[in-house]
Amino acid sequence: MASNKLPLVKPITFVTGNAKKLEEVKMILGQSIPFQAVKFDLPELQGEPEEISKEKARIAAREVGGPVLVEDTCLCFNALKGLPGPYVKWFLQKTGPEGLNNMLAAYEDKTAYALCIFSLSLGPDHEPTSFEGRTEGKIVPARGPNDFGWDPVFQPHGYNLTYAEMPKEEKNKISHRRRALDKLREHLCTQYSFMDQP
Ligand SMILES: O=c1[nH]c(=O)c2ncn([C@@H]3O[C@H](COP(=O)(O)OP(=O)(O)OP(=O)(O)O)[C@@H](O)[C@H]3O)c2[nH]1
Ligand SMILES: [Mg+2]
Repeated sequence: MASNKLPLVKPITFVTGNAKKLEEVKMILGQSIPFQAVKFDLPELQGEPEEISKEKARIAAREVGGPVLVEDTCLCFNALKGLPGPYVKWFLQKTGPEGLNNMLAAYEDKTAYALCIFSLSLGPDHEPTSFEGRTEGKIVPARGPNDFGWDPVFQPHGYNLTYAEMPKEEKNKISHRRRALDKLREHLCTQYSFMDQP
């Protein structure tokens, strides 16, 4: 019986400048989706998270000239109406994780959510599609190894451990990134068939 799935002839290129993201994406996707990675720090718009992610995908598709996947991650504090959100990278670089925790000192509400938006573009002439994953939690004084971003100050709801204290496999079961990638995988597997790729 003929399949209604669209053939994906070229491999998907995941474009990121962040080695830690790539490590998690590889662990979560395993062999389920064939992709290759390119290290490139894409320029980022200011604005709403989905638009930032989509614009990264448009730029990446023009650079690569084929199917691309990008991701933008936000850490959103409810007391600050969603800030620092997509700008967390710059806050983190200047203040470190402890500075993020201190930002909430004046507020009783320490709740926050981690948000990940992947955007897939099939090429320079295609509009990107986005897949969002969100994990609720709270901001706490830093605990655990300091090897990935704000992991030491984010404690997901229902856990006594920060992301940084959790074994990687545990984080990857409940993370914002995992939730977004589950939606992406479902989309790709129902819509496309992967042709033999080099
Ligand atoms: O503790 C963390 N746990 C995570 O799961 C996580 N995912 C991303 N980040 C950090 O949050 C900022 C997002 O900015 P961001 O999405 O623009 O990433 P980036 O610029 O590093 O890479 P990319 O844009 O080239 O893909 C950057 O500082 C990332 O290091 C995380 N920190
Ligand atoms: Mg970035």
